[in-house]
Amino acid sequence: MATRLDGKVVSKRILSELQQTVTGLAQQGVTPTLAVILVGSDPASQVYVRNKQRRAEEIGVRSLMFKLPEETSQKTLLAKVAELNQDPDVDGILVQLPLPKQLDERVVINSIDPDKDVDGFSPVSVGRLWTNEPTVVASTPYGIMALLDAYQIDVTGKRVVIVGRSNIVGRPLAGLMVNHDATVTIAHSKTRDLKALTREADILVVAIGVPHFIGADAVKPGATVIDVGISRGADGKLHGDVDADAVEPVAGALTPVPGGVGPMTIASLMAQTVELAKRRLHG
Ligand SMILES: Nc1nc(=O)c2c([nH]1)NC[C@@H]1CN(c3ccc(C(=O)N[C@@H](CCC(=O)O)C(=O)O)cc3)C=[N+]21
Repeated sequence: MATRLDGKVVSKRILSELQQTVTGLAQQGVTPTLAVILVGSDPASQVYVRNKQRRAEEIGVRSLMFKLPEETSQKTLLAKVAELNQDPDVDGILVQLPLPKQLDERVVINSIDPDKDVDGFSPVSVGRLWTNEPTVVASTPYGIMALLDAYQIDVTGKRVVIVGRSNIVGRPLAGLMVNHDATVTIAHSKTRDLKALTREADILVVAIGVPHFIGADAVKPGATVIDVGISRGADGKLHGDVDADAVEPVAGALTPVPGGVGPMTIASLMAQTVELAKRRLHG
């Protein structure tokens, strides 16, 4: 049976360490501050935003929430970002994705000051990631690396297959994995003979948003399987991209959904908000 990679437990540990750091910062007059802009009402985003505010409050990070209506114009959104860019009390800015279709995601992300880009989505941050310079990285990939680290799963020299090439998970995770000396393949909807490929993975990461896409026959015995998917089924329950019941007897380790990558994402966002806040003291 696969070891359960418990993101809930590990994220709690990380958050309580962060709480200490935040207390220290507060004594020096700095309250780490995260500004979140949520446009419209994407259901996944709402779960995320709710959990994020709860965690921020627990550890003493100030979270400013800006809910804008579905029909918000590009101009209004850019003005909001510009205002937060200028605000010296704001350390990190996060624009919740996806955005409604009248808004150009690329233009909006590019308008965030790269020094406040807590998601690591700006071209500057992405460039730094791929040249292996210190930078903020997208919180889901960062959280995945932290979870593997907590279970002492070393990626050095391992074959890592990432299914999904999104800007928020697949691509940045590939960069991080390469920086940690893994051998990485990114697979996607056009990949031929996907199953043969995923069966070669020592570490298989699935981030496509298709419930139960990965079955036991797509997994090498003993492999570590990271399930980034999170879809709400007709039954109201959350489902991952991995058929956990089928894969559990085959895999060496597996992240549950919920309670795996999700909580790690939030802890990582907090960690990076705190890192950005530290710059106020140390430049
Ligand atoms: N700019 C931006 N950055 C993101 O990182 C980002 C985003 N936009 N848009 C939406 C997706 C989705 N996402 C989640 C993170 C954590 C949970 C989470 O906390 N999940 C928990 C709880 C789920 C529950 O109980 O409902 C779990 O998996 O255990 C969910 C979803 C981040 N995203």
